[in-house]
Amino acid sequence: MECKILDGKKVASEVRERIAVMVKEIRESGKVPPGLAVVLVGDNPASKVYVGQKEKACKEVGFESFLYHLPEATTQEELLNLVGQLNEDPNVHGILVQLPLPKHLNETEVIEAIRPEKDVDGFHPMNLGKLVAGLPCTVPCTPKGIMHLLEYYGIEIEGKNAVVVGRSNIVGKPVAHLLLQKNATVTICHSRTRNLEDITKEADILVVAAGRPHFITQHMVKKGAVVVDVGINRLESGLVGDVDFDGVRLRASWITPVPGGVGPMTIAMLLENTLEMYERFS
Ligand SMILES: Nc1nc(=O)c2c([nH]1)NC[C@@H]1CN(c3ccc(C(=O)N[C@@H](CCC(=O)O)C(=O)O)cc3)C=[N+]21
Repeated sequence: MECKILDGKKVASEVRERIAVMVKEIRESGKVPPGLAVVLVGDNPASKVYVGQKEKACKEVGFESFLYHLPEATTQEELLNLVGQLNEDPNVHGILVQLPLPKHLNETEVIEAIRPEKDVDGFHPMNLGKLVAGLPCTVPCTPKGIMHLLEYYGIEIEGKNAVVVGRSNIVGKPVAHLLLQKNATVTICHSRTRNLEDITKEADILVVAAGRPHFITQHMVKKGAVVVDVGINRLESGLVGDVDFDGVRLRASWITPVPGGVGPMTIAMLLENTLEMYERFS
C-alpha cells in the first residue's frame, strides 16, 4: 500500500486564500483590519526567522502586523508594560509573544499578562483550561493545524488509538485533548515512558512532538498508521522532523513531511485565530 502525504503546504495555502478574501471584504467596507502584534525579545536566529515568516503571512492576507523587537536586556517589567499597552490597543486583536524568551524573563507571568481574548496562541491558562473542559476557546495553532489537516484528508478519529509523543503545554497536551474530544483513545508518552515502541506500535494515529531528530523509526510504527511529525530540527543536512520519514513511509498509510507538513499549518492557524479574535471583538 502506497503511503500518502498530508500536504500541509497545500492545505495551509487554501486557508490563507480564504482568509485573504474575507480581509479584502473587511477593508473594502472601510472597517479597521485585523491586527496581530508580535513581540520578539533578543536575537535568537531561529526566532527571527519564525517572526519574519509570521509578518509575511500577515501582510499576504491583508492583516496589519505590529512587530515589537525588544533588546535581549529587556526587563520583566518592561515586557509586562508592553503587553499591558497591547491589551488596551484597539488596533491589536491578537498578541503573540515569541517563545522561548531569554532565560532571565518569566514566561509564565508574561503569558498570564496577555488578555485571554487577545491570546492568539491559546497559551493562557484560561484558554488551556477551557480547552480541557471542552468549552469554546482559542485553540493553540499547532494542535489546531494538526486537527485541520486530519479533517481535510478525511482521517477518521473516533475509536482509534491515538498516541502523542511529547507532553508540552503548547503541542502535546492540547493535541491529546483535541483527539480525545473526537473520541480517540489517547495515550501520552514522554521522556520517562518505558518501552515506548510497544506503545507507538499500537497507534492508529501517531503524533510526534519529541524534539529529537529521527526519533521515530520504521519498527516503532504500526502498518497503516497515520503519522504526524511536529518536529523541526535544523541539522547540517537540512531541516528534518522527529520521524525517520524515508523508513516510516514504508509502513504508514499517511504521513506529514518536514518541511511542508505541520509548520505551514501552524502559520495558517495563527491567521485564522487572529481573524476569529477580530470577529469576536468588533
Ligand atoms: N509564541 C509562539 N508561538 C508559536 O507558534 C511559536 C513560538 N512561539 N515559538 C517557536 C515555535 C515554532 N513555530 C513554527 C511555525 C512555523 C514553522 C514552519 O512554517 N515551518 C516550515 C519550515 C520553515 C523553515 O524552513 O524553517 C515547514 O515546516 O515547512 C515552524 C515552526 C511556531 N512557534
